Amino acid sequence: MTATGEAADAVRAHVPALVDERFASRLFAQDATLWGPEAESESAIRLSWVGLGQSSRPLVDEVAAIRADLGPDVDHVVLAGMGGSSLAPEVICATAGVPLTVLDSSDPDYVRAALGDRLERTVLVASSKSGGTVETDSQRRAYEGAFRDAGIDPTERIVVVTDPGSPLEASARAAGYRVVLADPNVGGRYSALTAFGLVPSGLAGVDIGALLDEADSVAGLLAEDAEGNPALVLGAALSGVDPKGSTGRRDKLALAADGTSVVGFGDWAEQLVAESTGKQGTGLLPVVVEGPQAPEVRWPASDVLPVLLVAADGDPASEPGEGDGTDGAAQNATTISVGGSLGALMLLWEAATAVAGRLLGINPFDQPDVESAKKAARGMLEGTPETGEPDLVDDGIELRGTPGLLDGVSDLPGAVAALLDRLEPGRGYLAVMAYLDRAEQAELADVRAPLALRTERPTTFGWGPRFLHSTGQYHKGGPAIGVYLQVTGDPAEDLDVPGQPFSFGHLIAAQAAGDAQVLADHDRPVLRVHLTDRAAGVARLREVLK
Ligand SMILES: O=P(O)(O)OC[C@H]1O[C@](O)(CO)[C@@H](O)[C@@H]1O
Repeated sequence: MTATGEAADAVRAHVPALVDERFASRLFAQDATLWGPEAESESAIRLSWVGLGQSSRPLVDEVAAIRADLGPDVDHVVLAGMGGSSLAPEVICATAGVPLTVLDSSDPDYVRAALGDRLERTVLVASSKSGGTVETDSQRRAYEGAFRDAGIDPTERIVVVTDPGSPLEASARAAGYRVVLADPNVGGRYSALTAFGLVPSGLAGVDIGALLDEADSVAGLLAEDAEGNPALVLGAALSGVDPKGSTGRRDKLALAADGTSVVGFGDWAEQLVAESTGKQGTGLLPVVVEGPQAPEVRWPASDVLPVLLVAADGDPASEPGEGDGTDGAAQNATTISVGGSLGALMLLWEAATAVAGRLLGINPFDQPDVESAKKAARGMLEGTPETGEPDLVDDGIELRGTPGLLDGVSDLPGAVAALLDRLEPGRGYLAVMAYLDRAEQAELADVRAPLALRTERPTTFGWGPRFLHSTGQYHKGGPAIGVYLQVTGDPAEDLDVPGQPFSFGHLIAAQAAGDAQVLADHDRPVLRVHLTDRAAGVARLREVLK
């Protein structure tokens, strides 16, 4: 990997001390004291990921046996899981070119579409480390009902992945489902090479043994107390860049695929980095962008660090970006380029994130602020309070803002302008959070780059509630510099959650309202845009957000 400019300065500033304190060898020896006494109890049960290249080997045969047992006619793998329970299989399968339906949404239209897709050929993998994630539980319930309605024995078609002793292990065994237990000493966002990453991927057809080999091929290198250790270099480059004379560190990472054969790596690294570091008012915000031409890469602001994901078989020239001197990369000359096989990259970034936690002075293994949004959502579910009247309605689009945001505003463009005006120059970021059907309304994601250009600020786009398990922790526990555009919409048709007093429509609305409330409680500006007609609303929103 290559670090240039201020990222190279950060490497020179921090790596020697990490070598002196033997951080790498102690990390791979699972030394729980590396992040201080307050983090020790959590770290002590969150470090097994360093050895998964070896310890996960039995899963290769275990998954092959399940695959054989399912038979060749069951060739549609659906994965119900959130955050660390689905993001890795999504990247693993996309990179291997094998199909996997990732069901990490509570949107009724999205769930209904999955249920209606090849059910007779479907195996559902229901993955949840805690067993208590409401989205995953609801998705599993929906599949149980659909299998039964189709005369299919759910015990033949549901595989549960969970931690030993979780409530889900007990209920799944009682229901007669296949259960694969995961290593409990690995946190969700570090669990790519545990059963959470390997069971759905292996069932979908990925050579998971080869993936473990890729991780194994670098484990020794990453454990070395040496200045060339890529984990020390990447960790220091990511978290150690305090730009000279600026208002703060380069704490937004513009993740851009620039030649890598890995598909969607940024979506996985986003949770790993944001949920590990975004706490105690600090942290690093991954901004997953379209590629090296994205605004955050071409004209990086002083608080943005371009991270180029390059081809595995070679680094780009170590010189700053090409160009005639007019594009930002050349002028800025602070970039990171990193390449490798997927298995190697996953272990590298996990180790680098552990290094970043050390340099940022935080515990990279807990997620203290996630619970607040889950609790708010539960309260909204139990109470099912109708969201108050909109502040204003513009052509079927309901607008609601945090106190004062929409004073004097009379339409959607005005509301958007009012929100963007709250962005702190040189520091702020904009988060677009779309609680919609990411297949049917996929085109809404196109607003990300135009908004970054318009605001000249890092702009993230996430599908709700999926992002709640990725950048959600950072939004609440990280620096208070975000402004939030939340988009919700009436579904084409609601969908009951079997055995629950709420529907998927209620659930996703409660999750959106709960998250907006928690952000407002953190005094963050939030604009809630509700589309009573999704298609027309998305079209209008795209126009306005350009
Ligand atoms: O695997 P579980 O327990 O369902 O949790 C899913 C995700 O939710 C979180 O606990 C909170 O976002 C993540 O850390 C985790 O990956």
